[in-house]
Amino acid sequence: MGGGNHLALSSTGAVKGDTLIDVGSAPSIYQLLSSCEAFEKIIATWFTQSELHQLQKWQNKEADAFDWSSILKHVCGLEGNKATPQEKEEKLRGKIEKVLHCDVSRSNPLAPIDAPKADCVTAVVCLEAACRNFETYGLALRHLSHLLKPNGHLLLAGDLGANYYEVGAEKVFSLPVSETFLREALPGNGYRIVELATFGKPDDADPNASDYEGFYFAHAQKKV
Ligand SMILES: C[S@@+](CC[C@H](N)C(=O)[O-])C[C@H]1O[C@@H](n2cnc3c(N)ncnc32)[C@H](O)[C@@H]1O
Repeated sequence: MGGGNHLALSSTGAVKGDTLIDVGSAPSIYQLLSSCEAFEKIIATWFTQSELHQLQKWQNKEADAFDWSSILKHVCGLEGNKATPQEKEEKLRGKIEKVLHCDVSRSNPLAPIDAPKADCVTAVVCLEAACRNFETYGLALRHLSHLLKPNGHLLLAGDLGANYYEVGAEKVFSLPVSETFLREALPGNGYRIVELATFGKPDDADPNASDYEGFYFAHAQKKV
C-alpha cells in the first residue's frame, strides 16, 4: 500500500510523544520505521501466533527472518538519509519495548494488560481486516480510544472499497470502507478529525491482488 503517505504523517514532527501503540503490527515493521523517530517507546502487537513468530524472528535477527532491507532503504531515502538502513533497523529494534497480544473487538484491546495510556495509536490495514461490518469497525474505534490519553493521536491507514485482498492463493476478507463512512465513524466514536486524505488506485496496481479503489490516511485526536 501507499506507505510513503502514511510515513509522512508521522515524520513531519506534528505527531510525537513518549509511547506509541501499533495495533495489528505483526508480522510487519515498515509502518514503525518513521514512528521510531518520533516516539521514545513503541508497543507492537500481534493477533495470530504465526504472525508473532515472524516478528520475533526479525527481533532475534534469525537467519530466515523476513528481509526488510529494500523497505528500510526506501524509508531512509524518504527521510533524507539521516541514518543508514542498518542504523534505522537497530534503532527500531531498540525502541520496541513490548510485543503484546491485541484484539480490537475487546473493550480493552490489550486485556488482561491495562497499559498506561499512549500518546498515539496507529493501525495500518488492520481495522478493515479485523472488523466484519461497519458497526464493529465503529466499536473498534471506541475500543482503541481506551488505549489513548485525552487528545492522544490516532493514525489510521488502509484500503478504500476493498472486499478482499490476496495472500498467496487465498482471498482474505476486507471491509469496504469509504471516505463518507470514515468522516462519520471517527467523530461518532470519540475522535476529532485533524486530517483525512484519500488517494485513488495507482494506474499500475495489480488488478487481481485486491478490488480496492484507493487508500485513506486519517489523523484524528481523542476528544476530551
Ligand atoms: C492486512 S494485515 C496488516 C498487518 C500490518 N499492520 C501491515 O500493515 O502489514 C491485518 C492485521 O490485522 C490483524 N487482525 C485481524 N483481526 C484482528 C483483531 N480482531 N484485533 C487486532 N488485530 C487483528 C491480523 O492478524 C493482521 O496482523
